[in-house]
Amino acid sequence: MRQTLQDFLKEVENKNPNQPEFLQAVSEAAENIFPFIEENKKYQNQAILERMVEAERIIIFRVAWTDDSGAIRVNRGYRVQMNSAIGPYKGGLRFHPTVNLNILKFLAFEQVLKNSLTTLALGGAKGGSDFNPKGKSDAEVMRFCQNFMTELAKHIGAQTDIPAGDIGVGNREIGYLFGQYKKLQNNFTGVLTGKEIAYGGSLIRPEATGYGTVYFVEHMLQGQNKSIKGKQVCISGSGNVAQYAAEKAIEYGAKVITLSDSSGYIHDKEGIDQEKLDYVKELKNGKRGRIKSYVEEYPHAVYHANKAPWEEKCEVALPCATENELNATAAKTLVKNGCLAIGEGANMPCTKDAVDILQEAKILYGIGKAANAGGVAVSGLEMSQNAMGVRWSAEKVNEELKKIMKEIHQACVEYGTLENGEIDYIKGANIAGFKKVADAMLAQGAV
Ligand SMILES: NC(=O)c1ccc[n+]([C@@H]2O[C@H](COP(=O)([O-])OP(=O)(O)OC[C@H]3O[C@@H](n4cnc5c(N)ncnc54)[C@H](OP(=O)(O)O)[C@@H]3O)[C@@H](O)[C@H]2O)c1
Ligand SMILES: N[C@@H](CCC(=O)O)C(=O)O
Repeated sequence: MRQTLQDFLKEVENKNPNQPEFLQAVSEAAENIFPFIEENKKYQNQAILERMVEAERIIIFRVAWTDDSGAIRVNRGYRVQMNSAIGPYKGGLRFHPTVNLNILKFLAFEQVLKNSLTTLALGGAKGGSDFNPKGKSDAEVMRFCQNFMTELAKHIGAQTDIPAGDIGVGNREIGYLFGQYKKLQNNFTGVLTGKEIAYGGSLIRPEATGYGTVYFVEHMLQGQNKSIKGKQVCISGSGNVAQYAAEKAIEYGAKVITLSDSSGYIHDKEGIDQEKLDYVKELKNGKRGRIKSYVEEYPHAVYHANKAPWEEKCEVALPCATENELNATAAKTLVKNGCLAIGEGANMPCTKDAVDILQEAKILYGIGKAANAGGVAVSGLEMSQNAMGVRWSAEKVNEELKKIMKEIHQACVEYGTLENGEIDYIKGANIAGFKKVADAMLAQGAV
């Protein structure tokens, strides 16, 4: 008798105790992939899903560094090299106090399917540390990054594993990490993406995740003869993804009314325009300040401490902060307020209950592994430019990004269209992402 989905998930849980987010990510994908395997003989009896939930390699290491007072601090570093069936390991590094193996395994598992959707040859990985860059001086961040890379450098390479940014890792951190890698290896190579232009970065990489999310949402809306133009949009987060999702939404004629951070959200009922967004960029990227300062600059706006923005009325919601930030209560409010579409700029930002409510209400649901794949896709383009020793124009990279997001949307439609004609984007993304990785794994034998 063949294993049931429930048996499979129980086994994953037993092997990975106390890892709820990892289990959440695996369950969400397996619910679609399991029936697909049942329908397709060639994927049966190959333990493909069983192999995919087991990382190829996990590296855990000590990072000792000295703070500005001379005290020695100790953090834990990780790299989860999840799957290399279709290309070298690829995925970001997260520096945040909540980082642990559970979080990084969920992110690495998602990354495998996401990278497969990009149409590029990218395996999946994720890494990071429980180091908190907030409140640290530049010199402390630099010393941490150097010590982190001293170990990580042994396990990565331009053809092996190419890390990039994620929460808490932006171009400052990538610069320090790159500098240390180059010094250790005596090798100037495209071993990281998200680099600054001056030393091999790609134009449009900072913008790519947020822009890509809006391109994806626009494709979903166009499928219903609608557009984001003129729509009221709520965005959570005010970091890299949120800033550029807001920028593209504004450019497309939407009215963006919220941004947030982990302390609360701002509501600007007049809409955040490009000038106000430039202020936010300087506040967050330059001054490393808090979003509540927005209301000092723009007093007509309102700050809501310790709250998420989903209570504001919107037609499009773009969660761009972190995992499980949008719960069932928020989902019910979005439905009640007439929300038409969700575009997940963040990875797994909706709880399982919230997903069920949003899908039940037939809201267009742009799942993260599809909707936010533009960032890693342009990382792939950065790798290509580094390998060729060329720099493409912003226009060319943006056109490539648009093309990739369109292809990802098409893949979701191909594998996610239901008998009644509706599109289940979760199903489409999971199956399309799985198929390519599974085909490569089958071809490469039991490794
Ligand atoms: N960067 C990329 O290319 C990329 C690509 C695909 C997906 N993603 C995903 O997008 C999300 C945001 O990444 P990012 O690169 O924009 O990171 P970031 O620049 O560090 O910004 C993160 C934002 O999320 C907020 N946030 C973090 N934890 C939170 C929490 N527990 N509750 C509420 N807000 C919280 C942060 O606020 P505080 O400042 O208060 O912490 C900040 O505003 C993550 O899920 C990431 O995995 C990123
Ligand atoms: N951390 C990002 C970007 C990864 C990359 O560019 O390698 C993600 O979740 O997709």
